Amino acid sequence: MITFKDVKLSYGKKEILKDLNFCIERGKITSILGPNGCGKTTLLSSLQGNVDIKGQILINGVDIRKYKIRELAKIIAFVPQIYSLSFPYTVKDIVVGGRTAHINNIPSKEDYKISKKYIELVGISHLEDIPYTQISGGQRQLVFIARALCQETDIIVLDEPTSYLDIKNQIIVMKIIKNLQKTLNKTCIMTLHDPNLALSYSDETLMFINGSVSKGLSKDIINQSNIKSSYGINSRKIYLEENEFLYFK
Ligand SMILES: Nc1ncnc2c1ncn2[C@@H]1O[C@H](COP(=O)(O)OP(=O)(O)OP(=O)(O)O)[C@@H](O)[C@H]1O
Repeated sequence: MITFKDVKLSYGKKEILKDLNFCIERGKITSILGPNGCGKTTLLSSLQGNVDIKGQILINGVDIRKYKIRELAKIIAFVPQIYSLSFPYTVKDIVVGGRTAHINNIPSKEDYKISKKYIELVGISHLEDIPYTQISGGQRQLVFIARALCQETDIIVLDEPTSYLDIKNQIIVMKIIKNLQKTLNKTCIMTLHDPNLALSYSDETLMFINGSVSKGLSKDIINQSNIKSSYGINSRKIYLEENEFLYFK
């Protein structure tokens, strides 16, 4: 469904990633892991066309550069890392903005009904009339997840969806993502900082290791040796109630 063929990504003359060759399959949850500054966000940005691309990124067999923005917005929705807004739009107005690709004019009653459904799904109904400028970083993250869901795309890309969330909301968001895959067959791609979340909730993992990329089943890729090579830290796999976890030393 998403294929990277000999892709090189740069910001102007500054080359960030090269020799990217992999496929992300439909209906799978894929995590992207790697140390700060290795290029995870850059990789996701390439799916928005925000980076200079050499080689080919194919979405459903079509080169990403051939899509019009509106067409792409019906296929891929993005949840950014953090999003500041200076105007005090209410939460429900931000979320309904996810309908933009589907409408020609102002949002209809039906669009607000759809946004309400996703506001409920991520558990922020109590915030819907509150200005976005008056909610916390974690709550903002949930707002942008609801907004992306409102776009009703097959693919959802999330840049560190748990970074501002407390432990309860981290689990809620991971379960929402799992549920989207199970019930709606969505393809989810997310950057994460916690290998244990990737191990527990994603089918596949793409890990940056010394400038190159390894991809495979999460349980195979997230291991002692790759963690050492990628992050330079020691770890051990432990098993609890038939689940695998990493213990960091
Ligand atoms: N707009 C930009 N222009 C030039 N260089 C950039 C730009 N954005 C990021 N970079 C550089 O690209 C490299 C990769 O950054 P990127 O944000 O993709 O890493 P990351 O793995 O997502 O990091 P983190 O885990 O800290 O969020 C870094 O060296 C960064 O300085």
